[in-house]
Amino acid sequence: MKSLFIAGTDTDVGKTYITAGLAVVLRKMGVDIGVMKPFAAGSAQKKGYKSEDVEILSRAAHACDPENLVNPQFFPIPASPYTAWKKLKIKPRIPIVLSSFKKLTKLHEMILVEGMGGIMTPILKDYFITNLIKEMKIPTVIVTRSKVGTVNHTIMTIKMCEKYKIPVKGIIINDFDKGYPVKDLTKDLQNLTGVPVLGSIPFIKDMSDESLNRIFKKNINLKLLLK
Ligand SMILES: Nc1ncnc2c1ncn2[C@@H]1O[C@H](COP(=O)(O)OP(=O)(O)OP(=O)(O)O)[C@@H](O)[C@H]1O
Ligand SMILES: C[C@H](N)[C@H](N)CCCCCC(=O)O
Ligand SMILES: [Mg+2]
Repeated sequence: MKSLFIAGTDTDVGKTYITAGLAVVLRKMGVDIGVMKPFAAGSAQKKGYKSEDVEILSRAAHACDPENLVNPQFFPIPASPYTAWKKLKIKPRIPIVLSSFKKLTKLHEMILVEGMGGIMTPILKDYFITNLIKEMKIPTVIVTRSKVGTVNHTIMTIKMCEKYKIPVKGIIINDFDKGYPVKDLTKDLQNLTGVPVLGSIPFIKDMSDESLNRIFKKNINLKLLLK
């Protein structure tokens, strides 16, 4: 089964929450799921994985792959890899990220890769999340919020995917902080981008397997996602 890159229109739009939900529902369907967060940043957790995203994703996938494969590089400041590099003199290591991804694809049927920030988050001067997706040769799903302002962000994101010739499977609306009515936003985004909306996810009160499985099974067009 083809791996998927879960990208977003921005940081904090819910890529981790959506990737976790997809990991649970696909695992419950019998897919051997692995997860990856190629680059992570922020304040490191004191116990377990440095990145909280990696902890959430690994728990959702029931995967226990080594941290150096799942998250090859962690920057201890909340910034893009490029900015962290300039500030901390820690150069982003793309070859290791790509080789780690390759190893993970040999360990699992499907890898869900979570991006970092929006798709134009810079890794090196002329290398962005878009370039990473292209080198991984996998399709992407775009997570967007429903808050006013999302139409602009989503169109810009899709247009950049077109410019980089990145296949987009679909858009998932993360309706956790209420904005446009989802029905209207779904119609508008599909008409304006030509990309299918795979569904929308409400505010998730409970991140248990049972809750995520129920919510994602009900709200996401899994057939279209896996087509
Ligand atoms: N569907 C949801 N239900 C409830 N809370 C949510 C939902 N989606 C996102 N959140 C809230 O928004 C915060 C940011 O979401 P998340 O960490 O998934 O964003 P992200 O896009 O992965 O960010 P980053 O770019 O840092 O990886 C979460 O910590 C949570 O508090
Ligand atoms: C620290 C934060 N939560 C993300 N992990 C990193 C977001 C990078 C954003 C780059 C930018 O400013 O666009
Ligand atoms: Mg995240």
